[in-house]
Amino acid sequence: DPSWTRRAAEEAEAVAAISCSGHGRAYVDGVLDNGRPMCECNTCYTGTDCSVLLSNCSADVESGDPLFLEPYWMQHAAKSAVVLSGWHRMSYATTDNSKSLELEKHIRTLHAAVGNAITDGKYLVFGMGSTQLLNALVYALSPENASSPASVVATVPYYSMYKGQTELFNGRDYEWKGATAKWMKSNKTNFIEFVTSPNNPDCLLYNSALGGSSVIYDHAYYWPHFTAIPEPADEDVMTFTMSKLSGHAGSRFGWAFIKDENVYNKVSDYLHYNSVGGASRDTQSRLLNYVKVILAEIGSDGDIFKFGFNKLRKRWHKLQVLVSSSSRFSLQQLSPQYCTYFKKIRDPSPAYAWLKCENEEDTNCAEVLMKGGIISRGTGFGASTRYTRLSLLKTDDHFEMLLQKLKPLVTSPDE
Ligand SMILES: C=C(NCc1c(COP(=O)(O)O)cnc(C)c1O)C(=O)O
Repeated sequence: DPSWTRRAAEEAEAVAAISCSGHGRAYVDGVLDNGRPMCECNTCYTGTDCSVLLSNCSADVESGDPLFLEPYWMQHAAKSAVVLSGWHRMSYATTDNSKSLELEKHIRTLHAAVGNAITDGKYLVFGMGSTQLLNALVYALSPENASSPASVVATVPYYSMYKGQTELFNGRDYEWKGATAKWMKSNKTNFIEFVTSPNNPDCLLYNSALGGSSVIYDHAYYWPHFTAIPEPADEDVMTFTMSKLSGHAGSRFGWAFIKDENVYNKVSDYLHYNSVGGASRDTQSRLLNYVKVILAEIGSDGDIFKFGFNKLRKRWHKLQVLVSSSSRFSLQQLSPQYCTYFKKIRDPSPAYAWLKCENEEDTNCAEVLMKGGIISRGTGFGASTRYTRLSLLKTDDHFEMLLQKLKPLVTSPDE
C-alpha cells in the first residue's frame, strides 16, 4: 500500500499540534490521557496544558540537558522528520560496529565544514552517547598485564563522569588517580589524562597538563554554539556527542576519532562485549537526517550554530550583568576570541556558569543557591564547594526562572 506512511505522518502532525502553552511538549509515545498524549511540562509548570506556573518552585539548572536547541528543530520540523518502516534494519551489528556508512561520511563532512576537527587518517567509532566511549577508551589505552595499572587523571574542575566511571568499572589495568596537579612532577608514563575542551564546568579551552602519551580529548562542547573555534582539533583520541551538537541527548549517540589502529580495535572489542556494537541503527538513521539538515543550513539563516551561539551569548550576557551588580558572587572569566567558523571575533557563549560564592560565610555555594530556590551542581568536579555549576543549556523557562531566583540573592540585604 503506497500510503503506508500516512497514519504515522498524521499521528506525528497531530501530536506536534498540541501546544502545551509553550511551557512543555507532547510526544507520540507519551502517556495517553483520553487517547491523546499528555503534555510533558517544563520544571515549575503544570496542568493538562502546562499553563499553570507553580508558586515557590525551584529553578532547576542542575543538568546539561540541551533543550535550548528544541525550538530549532521545531522550526525545522519538515526537514528533520524521519519515517522508518517496521522492518528497518532489524539485524544485529554486522560489520565494523554496525556503523551507518552514510552517517560516518556526513559526520566527517560536518567536521570539515565547521573546521573543528581534522578527521583524515583517523578511525571513527560510534557509541551509545560519548559516555559509553569514555570508559571504552580508558580500557583501550590501559596497558595489558602491566606491572601496575594506568593512572587516570583530569584537571580540576573536571567532569565527574571520568572519576565515577573509572571507579565503578574498576578495571584491573586502570585506576582513578585524581587531579593532574598532584602528578606534575612525577614520571608521566602510564597515565591516561582526560582533557575536556571547552571544559565542563568552566568552559575554558584546555590542553593536556601532563603532556603524556595517552590523552582523551573530550570535545563534547567544541562547536560554535559554545566556543570560538580557533583551529581544528587534531589529536590522537577525540570524542564528540550529538547531545551537544544537535541537542539530541536522549538519542544516546556519540563518536570518537582514534588514530591508532590497535586502540580502535580494542574499543571495538569493548563495544562488542558491552552492547554488541555501539549506537542503535534506529538512532543512526534518525541522526543522519539531522546532520544533513545542519550541513545544508550552514551559513544560512537556519544555521544551527548561529541559533545556538545567539541564544547562549544572550543568556551569558544577562547572567553577567546580574552577577556583576554585586560582590557576593563571581563568574569564570571568558574573553571574546576569533572564531574561524564565524570568521570574526565573537563573544563568549558558554554552556555553563561556574559560579563562585565570594562572601566568607558562604562556604557551600550550592547550599546558598538551594536556599534561594536554585538547584545547581555543586559537587563532583574535584573543586571547592565555594563553586557551583549553573546549566545554561536548558529551556527559556529554566533560564528565566534562574534569573528570577538569583536576583534577590545578588541584591540580598545579607551582603
Ligand atoms: C550532561 C552533562 N554532560 C554531558 C557530557 C558528556 C556526555 O555526553 P553523552 O554523549 O550525552 O553521553 C560527555 N562529556 C562531557 C564533557 C559532558 O559534559 C552534564 O555535565 O550535565
